Amino acid sequence: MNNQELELNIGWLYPQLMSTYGDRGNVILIEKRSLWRGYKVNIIPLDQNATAADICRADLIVGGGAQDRQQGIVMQDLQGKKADALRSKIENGTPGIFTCGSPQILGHYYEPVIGQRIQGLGILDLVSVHPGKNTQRCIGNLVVEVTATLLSEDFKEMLGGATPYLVGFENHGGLTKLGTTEALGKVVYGVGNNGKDGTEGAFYRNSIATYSHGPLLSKNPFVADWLIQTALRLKYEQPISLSTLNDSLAMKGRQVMLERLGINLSTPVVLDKK
Ligand SMILES: NC(=O)CC[C@H](N)C(=O)O
Repeated sequence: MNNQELELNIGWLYPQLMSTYGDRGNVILIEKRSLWRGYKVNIIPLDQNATAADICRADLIVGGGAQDRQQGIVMQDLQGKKADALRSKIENGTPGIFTCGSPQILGHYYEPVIGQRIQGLGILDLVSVHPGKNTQRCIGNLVVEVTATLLSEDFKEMLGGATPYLVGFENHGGLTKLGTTEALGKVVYGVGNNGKDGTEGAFYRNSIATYSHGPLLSKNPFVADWLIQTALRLKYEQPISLSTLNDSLAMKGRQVMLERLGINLSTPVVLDKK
């Protein structure tokens, strides 16, 4: 198949309600990197007007950060057939990138700073709790070494054998505790899931969950390519490989951030979250 025949449907969870932290950039990154290679791209808003059938059409799912109140509104809508459709997509390996508020709603529950516990979808075995209004939000740069088995192998290969670090920016009040779901990685700089156990994010089937905004994919374009490639391989059942793009600017951006943070990558700096 030539590239012009390939089509990628990006399902974007609640673009209006879950775009507080600039994660729409992840959608733009995936769209552009696909278009530059000649693929056709459709962006499907998976909002309150969407049906379960719309969710089923998605080859790749993006979910951004949100505020507590919006997460409650989303969860009122994401019920029944829509919840089932999203669950089966994720379980069947549709790749996804879910940031901050999105993983909180994919877990068992999120306890916001004010108001009642928001019941999640329970797809990821994790719980998130806001420790109260007198606690400091976790805001700052976040550097993570990817340790999730399959991902770290794939990323290493994409990075020519280098250790796979993700460079991003966190901004959350809630803290997350993982159950059986594998962590995305270990914190090299920042708070991550909870500032205690050194874990950050989660990886389940082909879904990446993270506290990292940025948007994440701008400083880590290989993650965007992994998502696109995984989506196309699954859809077309062919060993599709993506052509290389010039990412020198993004890679320079990563380097600048690491230097600015004075990160010696052999010494993790987990910021303790009390
Ligand atoms: N950045 C976010 O998505 C924030 C999520 C959540 N409302 C929290 O503060 O923990």
